[in-house]
Amino acid sequence: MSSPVIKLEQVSKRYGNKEVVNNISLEISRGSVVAILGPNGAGKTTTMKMMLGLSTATSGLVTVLGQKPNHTQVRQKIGVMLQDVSVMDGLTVREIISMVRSYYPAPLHADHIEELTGLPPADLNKRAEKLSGGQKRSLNFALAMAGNPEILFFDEPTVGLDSETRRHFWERIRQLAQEGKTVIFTTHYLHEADEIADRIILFNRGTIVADGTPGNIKAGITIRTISFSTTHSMFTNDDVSNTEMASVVDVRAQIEELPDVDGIEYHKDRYILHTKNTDVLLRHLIERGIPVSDIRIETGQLDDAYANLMESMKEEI
Ligand SMILES: Nc1ncnc2c1ncn2[C@@H]1O[C@H](COP(=O)(O)OP(=O)(O)OP(=O)(O)O)[C@@H](O)[C@H]1O
Repeated sequence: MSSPVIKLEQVSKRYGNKEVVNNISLEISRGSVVAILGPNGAGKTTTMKMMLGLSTATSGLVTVLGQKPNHTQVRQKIGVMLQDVSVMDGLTVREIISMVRSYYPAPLHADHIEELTGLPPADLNKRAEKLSGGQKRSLNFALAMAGNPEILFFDEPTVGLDSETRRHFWERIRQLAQEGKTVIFTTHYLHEADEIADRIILFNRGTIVADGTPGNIKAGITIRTISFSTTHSMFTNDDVSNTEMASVVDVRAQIEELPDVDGIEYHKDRYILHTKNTDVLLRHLIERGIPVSDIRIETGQLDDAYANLMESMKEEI
């Protein structure tokens, strides 16, 4: 693994008596696309703000590119788009682009930034405050790119965007990832994290409750079942031995002893086993010779499972 571009060591953030980020440690490697996922109030934005040097950790250490986040050299290498879309009133889009470029030692060419806004040429001479909410976001995205940053931070970047603009946005993020940029974004949407990120860090109540590839995270929250009958029909052949009959009698005990089972239901003559890993459980069933038939493997609706998880995780007010 390449050296981390961001490192948080035992970081906590407290507002008054409330610990909103609680002793988290993590490392983000160069070129990764990381989604910080979690319900409202989980501490996602606070954590991102500490990475940006916009909020100071109450305790612990935050380093970006080996330095404090608010170091000038670090600031020149990061691009940021926060939730609150603010544009500079009174200036045209072109004037804002020119001003923001001037902050950086090696900015992107103005034409390139204009193109990144996705705005028609006529709108580039408009005052930014006259743009729509979605257009302001697109402008902010382009401005985040102005310094040709190594690391990009997006706080809930697609809120308020229509589906077409949203699609364009993620396409650009994919391109940036291919160029080797490190991208960190917060979101409430598992499907966004799943489609775009190569790593998901799941937050709840100021702590990291899961951290892994989208596949790992999804496996942890998707409801999967293997169901089957344990009919005696397969033992009505002529050559039924006493041992086989005994195994029928014992079948329930054998099922109860299976590893990787999170729950067992019995419904309409079928066993329904809940598991995180249907492949492994199926292998156990077969290897142990448990006499089952009409096996069905089902994966519950991921969205439903995630919605339930988010609901159960919501901050108690
Ligand atoms: N400046 C502040 N002063 C006091 N409390 C704050 C401040 N900023 C955030 N908080 C509290 O910290 C907690 C975490 O907030 P944060 O914005 O980090 O959550 P989040 O996961 O980004 O939520 P959301 O998805 O709603 O944006 C919340 O309870 C919030 O009310």
